Amino acid sequence: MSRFVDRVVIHVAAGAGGNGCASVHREKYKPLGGPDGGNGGRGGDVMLVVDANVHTLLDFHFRPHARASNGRQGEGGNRHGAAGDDLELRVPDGTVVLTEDGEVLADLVGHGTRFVAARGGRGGLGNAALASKARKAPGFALLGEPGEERDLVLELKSVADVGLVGFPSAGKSSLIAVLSSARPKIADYPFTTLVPNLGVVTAGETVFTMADVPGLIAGASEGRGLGLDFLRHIERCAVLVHVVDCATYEPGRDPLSDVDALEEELARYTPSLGGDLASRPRAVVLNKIDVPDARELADLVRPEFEARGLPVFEVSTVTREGLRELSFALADLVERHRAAQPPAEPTRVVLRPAAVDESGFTVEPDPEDPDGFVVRGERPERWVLQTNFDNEEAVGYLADRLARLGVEEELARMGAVPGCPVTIGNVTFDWEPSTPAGIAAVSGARGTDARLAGLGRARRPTAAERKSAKRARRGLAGGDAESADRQSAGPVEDAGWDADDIEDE
Ligand SMILES: Nc1nc2c(ncn2[C@@H]2O[C@H](COP(=O)(O)OP(=O)(O)OP(=O)(O)O)[C@@H](O)[C@H]2O)c(=O)[nH]1
Ligand SMILES: [Mg+2]
Repeated sequence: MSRFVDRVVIHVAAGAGGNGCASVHREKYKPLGGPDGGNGGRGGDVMLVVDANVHTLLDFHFRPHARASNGRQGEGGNRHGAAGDDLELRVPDGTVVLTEDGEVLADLVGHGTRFVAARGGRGGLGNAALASKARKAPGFALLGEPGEERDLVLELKSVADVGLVGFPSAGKSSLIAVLSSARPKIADYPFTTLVPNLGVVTAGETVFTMADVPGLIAGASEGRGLGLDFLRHIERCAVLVHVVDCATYEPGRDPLSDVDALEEELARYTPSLGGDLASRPRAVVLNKIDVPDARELADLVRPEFEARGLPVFEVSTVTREGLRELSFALADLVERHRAAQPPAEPTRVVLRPAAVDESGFTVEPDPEDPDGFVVRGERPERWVLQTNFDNEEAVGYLADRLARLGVEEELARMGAVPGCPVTIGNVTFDWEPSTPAGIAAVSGARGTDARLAGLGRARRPTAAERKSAKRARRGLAGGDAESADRQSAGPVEDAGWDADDIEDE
């Protein structure tokens, strides 16, 4: 079965960022130089780029998966890993990008227009970049982040001045063939055209484009025949032309009912890009008048169409009768439409607001675990992805970052108790508060010293825990949580913010 490929679902995967490197500079007489692990390179993006030489989405039908390359790892000697290569997918002019739920992400018009379909993961920082006064030689580096992966729907909507609509075998493709240098497939069986044909027509000074679409039948707006697949192409055409077969012997078919049936489908179709089809200028082409009966029928119905205010053209694509008059009249309609248009906007990329505030996070009870909590937020989730959980120092660094953002405090406020499972991204931890804020809130709430519960577990306290326990002993625990937080986020002790800010650039 042939397939009308103007709608495809593609799976795009950007490259992962390279891991940062943990390395210490070594040299004769200087056995322990500073940390010199370089950063990982960023993963390649997957981009969609409009190419005027591409006319269908057919290639994506055969190869729906696209993956950009990963960033390279950082190396010792402060060598940063190379970035992954971006992958450019060439798409036709007029490609609309949607989510699988039908939300329009971008409407790509104009040669060279680009859209980032999947963004590459950031490279992880090496230990050189993570060093600070407090953490002179970090024994860890950050992992590269995975690249973005998603399924996207691509739909092609022809960008043409004139759109030809009509029942199958009405002669739409024949008309494009005789008016332009396009050579579409023409045959006397229905649905010969599966992909819209685009032709360039010159009439006097005016040059305009004309697209035919696959034949339309009653019920198309509900998906019958090639249905919606073809109606989409009409959306962008400034002028609609009904091509009517005056030589058909099919029962129940005549020029007037053909046009009525198609008008009904057009009226039922709601354009997804706004605007409405009813307001587009229209013309009626009565085709095949080289057949004697057809000419008679055309003469008969012409006054009826004219009474509706529609310009009518009687033509034959075989004898070429009436074609010159038709092309000049269409040129005139197109010129008038162009004059009435505001200067064209080259493209419309729909920017969606970020789902969660980039700096924020939320803490909610875990729907799958009555004791657990789920932390959501762009930064906490990213930080978890950057953490090598086999490295205790790296885990301590993560704990510091989370505490500084206020995650611990919020967990305590929500009623989290030490040891309860906390999920961030795809990782679940046993929560052990490590900051004065977290500990104070928990001990305040339960009337016991939660630090004992936390430290009592068979695990060496992390540097952060020791530091905060010390601070708690100094009496900061009872103070207000914010000021404790501010202190821990001071410029001297903290490389985390700096590192993070570098990445966020
Ligand atoms: N006698 C006559 N036949 C024509 C004329 N125009 C087209 N035809 C014939 O009608 C048949 C269908 O023509 P197409 O141009 O393929 O029709 P279409 O509207 O593109 O059809 P679909 O792509 O299936 O929707 C072909 O056999 C053509 O040769 C005409 O002016 N006179
Ligand atoms: Mg055709």
